Order: sequence, then C-alpha cells, then structure tokens
Amino acid sequence: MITVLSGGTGTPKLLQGLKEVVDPKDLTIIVNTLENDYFSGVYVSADIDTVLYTMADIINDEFWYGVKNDTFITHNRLEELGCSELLRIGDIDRATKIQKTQLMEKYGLGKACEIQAKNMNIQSKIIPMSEEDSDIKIITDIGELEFHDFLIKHQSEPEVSDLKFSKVSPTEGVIEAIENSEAVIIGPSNPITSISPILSLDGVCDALKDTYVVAVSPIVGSDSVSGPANKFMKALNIDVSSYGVASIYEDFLDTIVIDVQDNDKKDEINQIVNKVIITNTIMNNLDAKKNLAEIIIDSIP
Ligand SMILES: C[C@H](OP(=O)(O)OP(=O)(O)OC[C@H]1O[C@@H](n2cnc3c(=O)[nH]c(N)nc32)[C@H](O)[C@@H]1O)C(=O)O
Ligand SMILES: O=c1nc2n(C[C@H](O)[C@H](O)[C@H](O)CO)c3cc(O)ccc3cc-2c(=O)[nH]1
Ligand SMILES: [Mg+2]
Repeated sequence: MITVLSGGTGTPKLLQGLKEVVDPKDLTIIVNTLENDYFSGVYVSADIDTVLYTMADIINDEFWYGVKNDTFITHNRLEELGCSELLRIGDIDRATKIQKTQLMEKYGLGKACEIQAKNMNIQSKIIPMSEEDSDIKIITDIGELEFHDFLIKHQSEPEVSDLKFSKVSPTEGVIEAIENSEAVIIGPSNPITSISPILSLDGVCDALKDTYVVAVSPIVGSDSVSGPANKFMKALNIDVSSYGVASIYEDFLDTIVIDVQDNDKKDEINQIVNKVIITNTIMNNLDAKKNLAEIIIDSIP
C-alpha cells in the first residue's frame, strides 16, 4: 500500500503518472479539505473533486479543476440572474457536487467520497483529511481574506503577512492508512495550504516518522512552479526553495526529489534529509509524470 498526501494541482499531476506505474488499488490518497466551503448552496471540496476527476480520467487538466469539456449553462444563467458565483462551476461538475452535498449530509464526507469514487470506477482509496468544517484566512496588505477571495477574486496578488487556519481532527482511516503503508508520498502540493493542514492532524507526524516518506518539492529555484506557495512560505519566514520545503518536512522525511535546476542545493539539503534525488520534476506531459512516478517508486527501500 502506498499513501499519497495531496492538494488539488501539483500532486494530481503526479497521480496521473503514479496510476500508470503502480496498481491504482494499491494507492490511498489523503486529500486536503481545508478550503472546503459552500458555494451557491453546494458543498465544494475543490481538492477532493480534482483528485476524483484525475483518478477517473475526466479532469480538466488545463485548469486542474472541473470536468473536461463541461458546459457552464447554470453558471452563466446564475450570472444573468444576479447570483454570480466566485467559482466557475460546470454543469457536470455541479451534479457531482450536489450529489456529494446530499451524501455528505447523510453519511459524512468520508463515506460520500467512497461512494463517488466507486461510482467513477476508481480503484484507489480517496480519504478526505478531515470531515470537520475548517476555515482558512489569508492575512494580507488589503486585510483578512477568505482563501478563495485571495486566490480567485484577487488572483493571489495581495502581499501576504500570515495565514490562519483552524485545527481539525483526522477522518477515520487517515492514521491507519499511513501506518499500514510501505511508503508515503508527499506530492508537489502547496506545503503551506495543502500539505501542512494534513501534517497538523493529530497523530500524522508520529505515524510518518515510522514509515518511509518521500516528498517532491513544488518549489524550483526560488519560486513555486505555479500558484501562491512562494508568498505563503515567505509570509511564514520559510526559505522559498527546495531547502525550505525540506525544512518543513525534515522531522519525518527520508527522501526529497528536487528539480535538476536545484542541483546546487543538494549538499545543503543533504544536511537535513537522508537522500536527495535530482531529476526533472516539471510535469508537462504524461511521460514526465510517469518518469517522476517511477523514480519515486524505485526509491522505496
Ligand atoms: C492553488 C494551488 O492549490 P491547489 O490547486 O490545491 O494545488 P496543490 O497545492 O496541489 O499544488 C500547488 C503546487 O503545485 C506545484 N506544481 C504544479 N505543477 C508542478 C510541476 O509540474 N512540478 C512541480 N515540482 N511542482 C508543481 C506548484 O509549485 C504549487 O506550489 C496552489 O496553492 O498553488
Ligand atoms: O481559480 C479558480 N479556481 C477554481 N477552482 C479551484 C479552487 O479555487 C481550488 O480552491 C484551487 O484550485 C486550490 O485548491 C474550482 C474548483 C472546483 O472544484 C470547481 C470550480 C472551480 C472554479 C475555479 C475558478 O473559477 N477559478
Ligand atoms: Mg487546494
């Protein structure tokens, strides 16, 4: 069993490679839920839906959210009705979200994900990190912003001085998945708003210390490959580099995979992480995703 910790863009790219390299039924994916919220009366678990759609091969992988070739009839009509929604939710995507909302209210988010994964013929286990409501605020130079306001309305432009998120407890099965895994892969997701929320769950770090953990850095050079991870790390006075990423995970990390552009960082990272693998980590096509996945799997002792 291999467990993967995931957000909604970086790690899903890796998952497209991983599921070609290992049997999907040997994968358990623990997904960030910190930003989950209701939009237009529907529960949106953005990272979970991206992981579901990625594993079901229907993801819109231009944007890393929503279903490919979806229509936006309801989204556009809501706009005309003066009920414009912050997230551009497609019609097929909305159906999945409506069903998840109903299932969740009846059985909880964990069971809802299990039912939807089964309906999509997904062999891997997909577990939300928590079933509890959480909240994340971005403290910026224009005030305290909701995560999606910062990300979408303000296009991640404001300067960030801090982040605040609520503490939640792990979904049943999260700790057990880590304990029963021969390896845990921390994908190249945002270390602050996608991975750290999972690490902050009671029992996760201790469980990770007892298993083989390999992480892929989402930072290349002194910048994120995409998105605001660089701003969030800077706000928390963490070096915006693959070294900075290694320092976040160092208590339990066995191996880190960094990009060829970070060759000069190998020695300093080797001071805090046992093994440093240098390879191309820019996943622009399926071959690159499979290659990276193979290197990660081959690193498992
Ligand atoms: C908005 C975004 O959050 P989310 O959509 O949840 O995305 P993740 O946290 O899963 O990942 C964002 C993270 O991914 C890194 N990234 C993206 N593509 C690549 C790649 O090809 N290689 C690589 N090493 N990292 C990649 C990117 O730098 C981001 O930090 C968010 O928070 O950005
Ligand atoms: O930046 C955007 N992110 C959108 N996202 C992604 C969302 O902002 C995620 O929070 C980020 O990708 C970070 O995980 C959506 C996710 C969904 O599940 C459904 C619809 C959307 C729509 C948008 C959008 O219009 N713009
Ligand atoms: Mg996310």
